[in-house]
Amino acid sequence: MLKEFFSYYRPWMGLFWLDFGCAVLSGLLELAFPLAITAFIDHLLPQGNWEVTVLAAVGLMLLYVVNTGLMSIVIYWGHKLGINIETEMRARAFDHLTRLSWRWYDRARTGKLVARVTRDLEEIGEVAHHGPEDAFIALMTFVGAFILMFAINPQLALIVAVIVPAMLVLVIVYGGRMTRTWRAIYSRVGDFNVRLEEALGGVRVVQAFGNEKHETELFATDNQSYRDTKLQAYRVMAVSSALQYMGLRLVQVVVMVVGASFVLSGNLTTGGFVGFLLLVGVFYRPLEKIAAVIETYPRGIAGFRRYQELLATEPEIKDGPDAIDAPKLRGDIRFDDVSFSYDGARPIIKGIDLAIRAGETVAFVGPSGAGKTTLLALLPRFYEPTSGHITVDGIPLEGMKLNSLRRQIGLVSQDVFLFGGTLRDNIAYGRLGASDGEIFEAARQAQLGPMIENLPEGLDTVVGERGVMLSGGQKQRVAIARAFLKNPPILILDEATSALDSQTEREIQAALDALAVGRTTLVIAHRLGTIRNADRIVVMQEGQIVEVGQHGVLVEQGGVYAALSG
Ligand SMILES: Nc1ncnc2c1ncn2[C@@H]1O[C@H](COP(=O)(O)OP(=O)(O)OP(=O)(O)O)[C@@H](O)[C@H]1O
Repeated sequence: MLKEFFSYYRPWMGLFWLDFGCAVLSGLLELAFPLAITAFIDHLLPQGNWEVTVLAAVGLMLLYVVNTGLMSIVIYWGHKLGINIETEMRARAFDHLTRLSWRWYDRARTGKLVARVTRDLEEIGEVAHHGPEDAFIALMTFVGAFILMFAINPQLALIVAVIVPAMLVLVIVYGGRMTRTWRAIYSRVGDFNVRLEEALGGVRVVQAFGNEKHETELFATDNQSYRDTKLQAYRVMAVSSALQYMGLRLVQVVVMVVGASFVLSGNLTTGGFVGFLLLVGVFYRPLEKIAAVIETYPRGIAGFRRYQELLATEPEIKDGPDAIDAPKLRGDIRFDDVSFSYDGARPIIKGIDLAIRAGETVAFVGPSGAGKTTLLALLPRFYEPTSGHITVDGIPLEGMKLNSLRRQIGLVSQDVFLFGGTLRDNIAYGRLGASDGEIFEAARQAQLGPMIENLPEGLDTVVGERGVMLSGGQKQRVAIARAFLKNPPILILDEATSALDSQTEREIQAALDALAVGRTTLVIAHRLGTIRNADRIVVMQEGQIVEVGQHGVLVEQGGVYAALSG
């Protein structure tokens, strides 16, 4: 896993070494300063030469300036390294998410996904920057400071060394506690996001049912539990900072007392004494860093693991190695003993055999839950049949590249999803890059012309989040306009179940009829009145085809269809 993690550094090795180099230099300078002070007190001060003293002070100041520069570089460029890696990972995660199959999304919770793409990756970014650098620098200053203290006065250094293990244990124990509480906090944030998404996404339903109070209470529970978890983290933080602070002071006081006795007995110079005290600070600082590494590292690693898991989730449906670019399809469709189940247990589609000629309009009817939508979702390969085969123009679906197949299937579904941009953007989604003229023509064919002309901003009208500013009928027509623009040889129409007024319905029907011309059209019909003219009507029941024929013939047969239309 580490190997994979470090592979993300590869494009940024320049930045990495710059950051790392500056951090090492800065660490060395931190070690050098106490020594400089020691030399200053022990050797320069006794000379009584004011000029040399001032020169030394200027030199020291310059070194501080250099160190400030180094630290700034580490802060800016180091974080730049982290954010570069984070951005790359986020791009990959998003790209991957857009390819995952419907079945995966059936089970996913968007709020959690959003949290993953944002928070997990932020954590990884932090570790990417701080991880290697902090761990190394901390170790270097820790060991370096100890060696220097030992060189100044071994007995004093040993006293410090005795107290260190206790401090280390504290740091590790509290670091671990901190990590666990942070993890809990993030999990709470995930719950939070899910709740927010659902409550605000469904705010209209919430209000329609007058359930604001209920939602507020549910939210309050999550909110409270987030607060409690965070409080717990602050408690751990307070105790651990107090212990760390006290630990350092304790060591300093002990060193002061013992050191002073050494100075008085002539075993330690005054400079050495001051330098030693400063080194105690340098020696302790890495402990905080080590604590920080202990705290952020597991979070970053956990985030990276989840990220890897996400990337390792293979899209269930993807291009096979031998898949070809689909040629321009005519639209001869064959279902050959096709069965399907969502959960692998309950069959939804059972052994369907059906041949549809190019250019034919076939309507699918049947009771709710009969499997009409499911059957047609198999054609663009949103789901894969459990058994059996589907071919278009004699080519098995899985023999064609997904994109080249889906490009040739138009889909107008019941609940139209619009993006929060303008009418133009939403229609152009049918074929990105279409010209304004083409977009307007598609809108006109979808019977949107008069409406657009009446809008002060025309195609530039913003449709609101998910198209809330449009009526159901208008949304349907935007979907139809998209299909016109896409101009596919095969069309799947899932008729709107919501009742539209008869004028709108007539307009939409006219638009759909125009759209169907010259294409193989599969219509899922909820209102039987609209499909009288279909070339064939397929009647489904419990995942099977029970009748096929034209309206008149089926009515005459007096079977299921006759009963449905009766
Ligand atoms: N994504 C899904 N995951 C699991 N089960 C599903 C899923 N979608 C549909 N189903 C189930 O599959 C069965 C068939 O549903 P489908 O939507 O295909 O029926 P339909 O004939 O189109 O119904 P309607 O006329 O009401 O739209 C139903 O029992 C439904 O509960």
